[in-house]
Amino acid sequence: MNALIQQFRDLPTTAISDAMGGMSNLDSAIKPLDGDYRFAGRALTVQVPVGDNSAVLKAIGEANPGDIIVVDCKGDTYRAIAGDFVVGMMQTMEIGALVVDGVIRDLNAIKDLKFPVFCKGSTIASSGKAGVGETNVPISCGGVAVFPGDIIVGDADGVVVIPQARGEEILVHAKDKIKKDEERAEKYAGKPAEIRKYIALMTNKA
Ligand SMILES: O=C([O-])CC(=O)C(=O)O
Repeated sequence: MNALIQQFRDLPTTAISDAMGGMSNLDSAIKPLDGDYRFAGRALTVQVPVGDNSAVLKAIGEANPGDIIVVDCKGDTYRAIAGDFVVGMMQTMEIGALVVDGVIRDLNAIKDLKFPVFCKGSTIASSGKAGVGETNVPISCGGVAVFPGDIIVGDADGVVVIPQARGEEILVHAKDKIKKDEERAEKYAGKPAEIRKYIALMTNKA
């Protein structure tokens, strides 16, 4: 993992989001299967037609270790984009995480794999494999544009996308935001009088 990605991995998505004005977060329905999952990596984008996951298999074959497979399945929640077999292959190929604006199946078996999957939930039906769909193209996932190579970070709160050209800049802003939040917490924790002053200030009653 390169140094930039490693540093993003150590930051909460909330701080990264704040650094970007909250404008680059995937739909909040896209959540980790386990709240302890966190990841950062480069996007390997996948675009599939509703109900077909052939291009997801193609992506597994093309991925470099640590890549994040980000799938645009148009928000479909009827057919699974992956089950435990497909997610198991991702794990074996050392992919960093799966992010999808849809659903998976074999929920408990996937949880047992301890592989970070971020999705809208689970379903029963599998996808077809007609061989259509694309990898490494610009996509829309969860309401956000994702380009191949963008930095993707996920944790218990959701998934945020950092355009690759803005990585260094966003990292500086996110770290600055964390420092300010810590200073603020220090200033008010356990101090009712300070809290009253803060509330008055924020509600324009000062
Ligand atoms: O093969 C599929 O597309 C889905 C599935 O059942 C699995 O991954 O186990």
